[in-house]
Amino acid sequence: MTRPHVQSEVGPLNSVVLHRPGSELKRLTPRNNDQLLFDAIPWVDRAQEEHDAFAEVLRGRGVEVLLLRDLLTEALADARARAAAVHTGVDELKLGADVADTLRSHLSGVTDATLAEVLIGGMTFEELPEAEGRSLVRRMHRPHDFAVEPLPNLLFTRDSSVWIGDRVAIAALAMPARRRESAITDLIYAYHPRFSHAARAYGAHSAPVEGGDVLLLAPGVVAIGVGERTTPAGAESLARSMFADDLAHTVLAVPIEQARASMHLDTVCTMVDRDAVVMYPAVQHSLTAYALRPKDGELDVSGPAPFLDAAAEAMGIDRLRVIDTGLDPVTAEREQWEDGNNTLAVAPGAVVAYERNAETNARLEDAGIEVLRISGSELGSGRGGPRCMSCPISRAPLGDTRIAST
Ligand SMILES: NC(=[NH2+])NCCC[C@H](N)C(=O)O
Repeated sequence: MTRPHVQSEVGPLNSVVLHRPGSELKRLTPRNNDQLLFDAIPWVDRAQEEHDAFAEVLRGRGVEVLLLRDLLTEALADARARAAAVHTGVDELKLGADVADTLRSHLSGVTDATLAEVLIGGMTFEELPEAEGRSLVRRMHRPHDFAVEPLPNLLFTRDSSVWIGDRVAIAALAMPARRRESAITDLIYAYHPRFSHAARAYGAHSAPVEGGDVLLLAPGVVAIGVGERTTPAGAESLARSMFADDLAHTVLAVPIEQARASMHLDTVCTMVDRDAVVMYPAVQHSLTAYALRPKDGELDVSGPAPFLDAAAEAMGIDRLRVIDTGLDPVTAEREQWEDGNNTLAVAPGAVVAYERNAETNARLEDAGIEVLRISGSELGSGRGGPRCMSCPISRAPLGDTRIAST
């Protein structure tokens, strides 16, 4: 069992948190999928098969795969965690006092696994426990309305927390459909015995920051995308918190287009080697960055400068290489949409990628990057690739090429 510690995007991956999708995906319908941030209705059995295969590829590389549902269930063994879980699952403003009371006492009596299932998969009004008395709320809601919202985007474990050094930052998620996810990661890191000594970064700040926007370019250098999800205030407070804890010397705030296709920085750029990224060609020359550095207890802000220059300078290298995908704009746009640029490095120069992005993958291989292909036809319907679906909790330092086994 390795100690949580992550300093880079590409250091040999030791441990990662994934979420095997389950009943929460079965809640998606053509009426709610937009609000729940899915672009299609996934075939759940196939999505699970694809996810199992993803986990197997990682295990095959010696990576310890922790599943979020197991972590949550185990954390709930602590009575304080259960109390907090019931509290976060029951929205009294939505349910009214009577239904909320009934649900709270019901959830207090179920097993840890069932409680975890309700928190993840949600609960409809028709699934609520029977109760005495009359409730207007029960009568006026339709049977399939959600009393507890499901969390289909839990699949994207990248976004709700991020490890920086030996600290974990619980993200403040921007979209209403995802807000409750951070309550779940918070519970896990607070009460699961494995994380009992985990120190927090970013404390109680609540300006939105999502893990998909946070790229650990090199030890001490962190890029934060600012766009649809992470706000300027979120990037600034995370930067301050990292400087205060000595986790970074430079933070690059990178403006990204506020669009569905580029909801996080990792949808357009991920690291594939110590000094190399794969990047959506359309942004290669336009991406910029503000550089933030601590100065006499204050923030020094400079720029904007071209992202690649600012990154290379902060990383102390001559050049941050961009793998030349040389794709025509239409192919590039299609493969960006399907998360072609969203790779997960298992070691410097070895990444997991969706197989469907054939052109991007071929160019990566031409550049000497090893590509471990997984199928993502169903997993991708929530608009997220291998990086979005993984939260690394331990990577070996970059100087150390040994991959620790589990
Ligand atoms: N790190 C990422 N790119 N995550 C993708 C998240 C996708 C998810 N459906 C959302 O819209 O929030």
